[in-house]
Amino acid sequence: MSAKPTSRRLTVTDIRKKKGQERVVCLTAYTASVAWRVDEVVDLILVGDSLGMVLYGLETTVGVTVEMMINHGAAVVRSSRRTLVCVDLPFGSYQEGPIQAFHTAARIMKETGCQAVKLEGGKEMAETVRFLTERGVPVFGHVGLMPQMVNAVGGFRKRNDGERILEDAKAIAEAGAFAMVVEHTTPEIAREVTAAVDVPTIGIGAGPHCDGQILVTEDMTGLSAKTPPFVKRYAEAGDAIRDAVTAYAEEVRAGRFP
Ligand SMILES: Nc1nc(=O)c2c([nH]1)NC[C@@H]1CN(c3ccc(C(=O)N[C@@H](CCC(=O)O)C(=O)O)cc3)CN21
Ligand SMILES: CC(C)C(=O)C(=O)O
Ligand SMILES: [Mg+2]
Repeated sequence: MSAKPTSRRLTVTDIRKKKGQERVVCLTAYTASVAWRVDEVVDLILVGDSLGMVLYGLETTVGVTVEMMINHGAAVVRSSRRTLVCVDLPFGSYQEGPIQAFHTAARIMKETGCQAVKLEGGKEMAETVRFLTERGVPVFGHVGLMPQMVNAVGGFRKRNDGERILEDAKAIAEAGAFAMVVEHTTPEIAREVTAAVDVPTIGIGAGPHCDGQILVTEDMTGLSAKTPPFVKRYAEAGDAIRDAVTAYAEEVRAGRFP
């Protein structure tokens, strides 16, 4: 007799059901070392394409590849056990249309073991969101500031066009997204979006009215070289590393270590 398999991870249904009940706590992780600590605490881990900027020193997320997302996604899935793991589809891997998006998403799910993918876009991406969700790919949406559009919109500025963001959010919720990121908008826009859709809104730089929040873990722990203006720092891990390596260097140079 074999033991009953127990599902330890949260599912997309668990996340969706938190709307109106409790806030959804999300953070990014790109590596095994960060994932195994974050996994103890949060509901959802995002393997964000921000890894291109945070880990690889790129200026934007446009240069991130599917191979990068698979390598980091697989490490995070291996190093977590209770969290839902979602991997960002990188720029150029889904914008051609539903078929390209399904191909990329299926490859990422097979090669990482992640349970969902995230893609940026509103009305123009609704058909793709529907195509994926109807075929077994849970989709985390992303509206407001969409960093993969940086070259078209000329920067990472806050979005104030509430009518458009509201239409975008409704379109991807209607198309089947299980939740959506709302990035860098006014608190009022985020509140309207949160009231208008029946899936959790996960804010980043979008005020307090969303159903949940997400930040880049390296930003909120003080490890990132550059951070967006809306980040709150909960630790100064970069300073701790600098102090440690300075102490080590002094001891080695003085012959006190080892
Ligand atoms: N480390 C990190 N954290 C993030 O939250 C993050 C990334 N990287 N990379 C992908 C996107 C890009 N994000 C960003 C990046 C910069 C600003 C920022 O500095 N905004 C300024 C204006 C910048 C401009 O005009 O271009 C602002 O005042 O809004 C905002 C969001 C959020 N995401
Ligand atoms: C900041 C979050 C929402 C993201 O998309 C990322 O980390 O790439
Ligand atoms: Mg992203």
